[in-house]
Amino acid sequence: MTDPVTLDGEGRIGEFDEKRAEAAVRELLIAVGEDPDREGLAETPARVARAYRELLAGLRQDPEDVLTTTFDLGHDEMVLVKDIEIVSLCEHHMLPFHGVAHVGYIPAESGKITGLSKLARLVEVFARRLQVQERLTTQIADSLMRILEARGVIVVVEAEHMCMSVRGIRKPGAKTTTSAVRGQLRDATTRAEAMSLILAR
Ligand SMILES: Nc1nc2c(ncn2[C@@H]2O[C@H](COP(=O)(O)OP(=O)(O)OP(=O)(O)O)[C@@H](O)[C@H]2O)c(=O)[nH]1
Ligand SMILES: [Zn+2]
Repeated sequence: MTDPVTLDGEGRIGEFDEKRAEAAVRELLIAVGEDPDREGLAETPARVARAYRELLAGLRQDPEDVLTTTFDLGHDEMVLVKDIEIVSLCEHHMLPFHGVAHVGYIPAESGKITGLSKLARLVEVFARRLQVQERLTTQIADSLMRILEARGVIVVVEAEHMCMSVRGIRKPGAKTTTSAVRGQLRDATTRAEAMSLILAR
């Protein structure tokens, strides 16, 4: 079976069709037994469509465009940004999962360093897509390695999945931790140092 969605190498798709999204939400309201024409729901399809446009904005963003600002600071040791808040949508239920990402990298030999906010922007590019937590974690790590030519990367994501807390197994508070470690950060000592910085409160 062919994939009906055209994905590029970074898992992006084409334009957001707001009218189609609105029509689909209207259908869903009918399907759940609601009256989409009652006063309170009249604007709901348009609101929901806008909400999804925002929540899935990363589908139309390129990580290369985020990591364009680079400086040569001659700093060749780890840079770590902790507690970057994330909200993403799980691709199984289209319900949010939310938590924090910690992103660290060892810059390239050339000293290619990016702005700190750009690490958070990069996280956003991948979080604002339909995701599973493992792929979100991997994509952040792999794009840092590739685009910054980093010598090492560590990404740890801790999140609570609404599909586990408000429905199904209903275990609010259960947290999932995923990590991706690349390059020199795979070395046991460097990795342990990074993990202790990440876990320090
Ligand atoms: N590995 C992984 N699993 C996820 C993620 N988000 C949601 N899931 C899981 O995806 C699975 C989908 O399982 P299914 O059995 O197909 O769906 P379901 O009947 O709704 O499953 P339950 O949630 O157990 O009720 C569930 O176990 C979810 O907890 C994620 O980011 N990573
Ligand atoms: Zn889910």
